[in-house]
Amino acid sequence: MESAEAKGGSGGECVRVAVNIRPLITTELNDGCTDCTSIVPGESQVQIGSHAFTFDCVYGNTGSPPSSLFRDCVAPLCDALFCGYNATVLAYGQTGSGKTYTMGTNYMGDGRSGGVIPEVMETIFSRVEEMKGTTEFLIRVSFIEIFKEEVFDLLDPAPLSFLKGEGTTLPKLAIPSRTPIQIRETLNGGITLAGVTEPEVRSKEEMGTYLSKGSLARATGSTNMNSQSSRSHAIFTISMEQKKRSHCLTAVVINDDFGDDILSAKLHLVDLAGSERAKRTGADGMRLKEGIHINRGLLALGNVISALGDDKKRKEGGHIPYRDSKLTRLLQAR
Ligand SMILES: Nc1ncnc2c1ncn2[C@@H]1O[C@H](COP(=O)(O)OP(=O)(O)OP(=O)(O)O)[C@@H](O)[C@H]1O
Repeated sequence: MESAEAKGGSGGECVRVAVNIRPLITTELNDGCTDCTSIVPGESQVQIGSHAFTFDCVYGNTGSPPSSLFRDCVAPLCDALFCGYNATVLAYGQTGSGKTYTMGTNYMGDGRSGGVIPEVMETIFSRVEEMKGTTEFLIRVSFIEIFKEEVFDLLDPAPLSFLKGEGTTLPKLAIPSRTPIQIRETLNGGITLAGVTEPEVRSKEEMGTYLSKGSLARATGSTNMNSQSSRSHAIFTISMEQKKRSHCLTAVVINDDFGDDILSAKLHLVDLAGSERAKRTGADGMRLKEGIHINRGLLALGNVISALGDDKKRKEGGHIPYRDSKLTRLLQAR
């Protein structure tokens, strides 16, 4: 679920994949469901029936404890951010598999919410606190969602409208009543989002306020497989600029890789909408159309990752199909 353009991961890999197996939830236990996965002892391998799948790390269901997921997979990317590397953490999986729970995208700011993003906030601000005597920081956040191939600003102060969902048991669907924002290309080939809200934040509490505000605004709906299914891809981006304080520039700083320049980097934390089969989610009408958009975006992401993972193609400067979806365009070079 984790990728880094950085040398943040152990061993300097560009892409690392971890699986987090959630326990059965009450409704599944009540329906008599049982675990269908097992971990191959001593291996990062998950066995489902006669098939074995190998990952970089496996958490939950007798793999490593889920509490070590952040330390192993995400903390190195926070370190990389301070060294000026961009990184992305993607939560991918079937609908209801626990992406939002794992990422902590349903953050309510009540101190009880766990997950990757709250831990990232904690880690970044404790490091900023340690370094603030020598370094000036400018930290900004943005929170957007891609819903039916349109990009919406979850921090836009405009109110939401709530529509009745078609053919669902819990008829709630929050639709941003705002106009979608446009993806623009900059002169140097970068990608920006025109007019996206990107407030400066000075503390983890302030960042948490934006996370919970955006979480509430996200499009969710009910399906047979998840009563609170996220119907969009959500991208929470932390942008950091660092500059050495002038009184520190005269001192000899070991490992100082940015002198008096500004060092900028971004960490994207992405909670993807779940991959789904219409037959199993019971989706029809509006929900089915959402599912089609979701699966199309995930297919484009899969194609980009496999093109990037193809050494031959990369070396020969082969085509990477970033333009096939908004998700891949946004993650391309932001
Ligand atoms: N590690 C876990 N421990 C306990 N409960 C979990 C865990 N992970 C997920 N759950 C529960 O499982 C249910 C589905 O989780 P969640 O909404 O995070 O799935 P999702 O993959 O984001 O689904 P979707 O793609 O439909 O949005 C929720 O009720 C959540 O509280």
